[in-house]
Amino acid sequence: MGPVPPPPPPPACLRLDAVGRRYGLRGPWVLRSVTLDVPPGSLVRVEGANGSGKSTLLRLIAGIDRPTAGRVTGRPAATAYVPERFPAALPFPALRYLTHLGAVRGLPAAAARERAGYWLDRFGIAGYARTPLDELSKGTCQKVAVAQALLADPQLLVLDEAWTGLDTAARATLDAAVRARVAAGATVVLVDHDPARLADEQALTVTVPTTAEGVLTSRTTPTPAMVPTRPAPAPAHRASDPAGAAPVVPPGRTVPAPVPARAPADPAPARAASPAAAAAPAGDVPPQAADHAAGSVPPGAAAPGGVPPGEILIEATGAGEPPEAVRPYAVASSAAGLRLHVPAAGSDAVLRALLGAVPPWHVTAVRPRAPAVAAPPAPPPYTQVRTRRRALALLRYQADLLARSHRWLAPLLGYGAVMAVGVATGQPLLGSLGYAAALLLPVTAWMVRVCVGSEPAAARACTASAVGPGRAQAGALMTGLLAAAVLGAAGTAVVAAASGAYADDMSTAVPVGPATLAGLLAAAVSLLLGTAVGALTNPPLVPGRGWSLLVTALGAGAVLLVSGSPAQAAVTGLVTGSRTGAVHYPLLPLGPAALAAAAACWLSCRAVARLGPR
Ligand SMILES: Nc1ncnc2c1ncn2[C@@H]1O[C@H](COP(=O)(O)OP(=O)(O)OP(=O)(O)O)[C@@H](O)[C@H]1O
Repeated sequence: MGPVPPPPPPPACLRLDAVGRRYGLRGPWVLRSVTLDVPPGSLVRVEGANGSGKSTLLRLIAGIDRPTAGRVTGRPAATAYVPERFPAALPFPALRYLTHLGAVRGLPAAAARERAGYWLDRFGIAGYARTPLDELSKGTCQKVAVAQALLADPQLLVLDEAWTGLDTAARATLDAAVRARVAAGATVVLVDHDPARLADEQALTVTVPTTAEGVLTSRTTPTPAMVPTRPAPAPAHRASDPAGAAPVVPPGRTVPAPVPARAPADPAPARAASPAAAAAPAGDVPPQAADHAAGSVPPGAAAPGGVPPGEILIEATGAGEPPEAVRPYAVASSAAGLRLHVPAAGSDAVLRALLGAVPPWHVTAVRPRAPAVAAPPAPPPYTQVRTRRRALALLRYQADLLARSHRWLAPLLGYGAVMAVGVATGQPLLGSLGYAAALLLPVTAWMVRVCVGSEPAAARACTASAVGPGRAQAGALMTGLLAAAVLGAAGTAVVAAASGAYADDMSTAVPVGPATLAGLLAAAVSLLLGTAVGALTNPPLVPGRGWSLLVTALGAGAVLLVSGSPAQAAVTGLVTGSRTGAVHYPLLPLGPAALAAAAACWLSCRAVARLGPR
């Protein structure tokens, strides 16, 4: 027998250590000295007033933004984020977007398509798979946003008001997905303004203070005393046995007769009604109870997904111990009250027991339990692809985004128009190649500018949660470079084909092959420096679209004209060679140009995590 392999290390605890965040270099602190430990498998509910910094905290946890102070450690690699509002401006059909995001998250292509279809189906929008996102309703778009986060079984799922705009069935599907992720040991962090959302799940509730100077507090909810007290619903014989409840009914009190009932419905109206019920005098039955008693909830009504048919949720408050007959149904109890899950057939007996107790219990809510959503069979497991394939998937996504947005058209037309003005058929080859290479520099900066701005901010947040904000930015920069490279190669080929193979004197022969190679090398120098200019003169390093346009134009001009710049050296080499017919390969300028591009891209990628993509 070989040696027993060591057990895998336990998953790390997500830890925020003295984390602070402010926007801009001198902006006010939104969060300060936030310290928080979140063990794996936690459900974390983030609360706080509007503007207190909940979304800011969620973005830090999801790794979309980096803290200004302190650090976040222990974040799992498989992190997913759902923004509050998802942009319809993405130029994809729903299925295509999800397939891209699945691949970016490390799913093999077939699994990405399969899981995209699975989640579209679970959210009831399979019929919209091929509909462009900008033709979808707001709620349907939000379902796509939620689906992208669930594609690859995230170990950390961050939901910023993700339920907003979802219909009842989709809310239940998301509830079920959250429960499933937590049960699987993943951490789910959520902001939701509905206090009843997953209220029966034990959660770490974190309250963000109104001012950054306040102290972030956390507590476990429901309170430990309200943590589930029974693993499964009570046996049916207890529920249907009125004898167990009969002795506690006081003489003279009328108890509603057992009656047939209606199928579980949307819990929301019942929830809305429960405060009124809570205000009813002790011992009174709230409207839902009366409704129930009046026979609107059918016993044995089919409830999908494993919830016992017709299970009823009853909440009550009262002094002293709960009546013996109701205890088997208690899922939570505390000084504040009692929560019971009771099979419909036995709920009237339980109500009798509560109302007949001495002193009587005050029934504050009676409602059908939220219908669990019947999940279709889970898609088959998959094996994560290698990092290199994920990088390629990111590039494919960005390239598709650029292609479908048609924003490449302006740089292409600009390049074509200026080439048409400066390059004519039969002109000396080397001079024309120099002109084409020089023109490529501002065009590359323009293309990079287009690419860093083509993914809407909320969609970028989803991408950044998958690969990190720096890599998401690197993907956009690289796509700009590659798109400009295609333009440059095409432009060089056209110039080589259309120009005359001679020097400026129109008689000294110039070898076409070496001259074209020299033209391609000069174009590469321009390409790299154009990328550097585009990375440095656009958001996040130069915020504001108007300013950045001006700075991009000035930057590109300066890099071309400043003496000693690698671009100038490469172009000058071609132009002076054209006078004598000698071909000079601009190898020397390639090194500094590559260094400048790498440094500028590194700066841009680092800045995007601190300053955001815009
Ligand atoms: N990108 C940004 N640039 C500058 N300031 C920002 C940015 N994002 C958020 N803020 C500021 O940070 C503060 C907290 O905003 P945040 O969105 O985190 O609050 P919130 O608690 O989620 O609010 P709400 O409940 O309304 O969604 C606000 O004052 C907001 O103006």
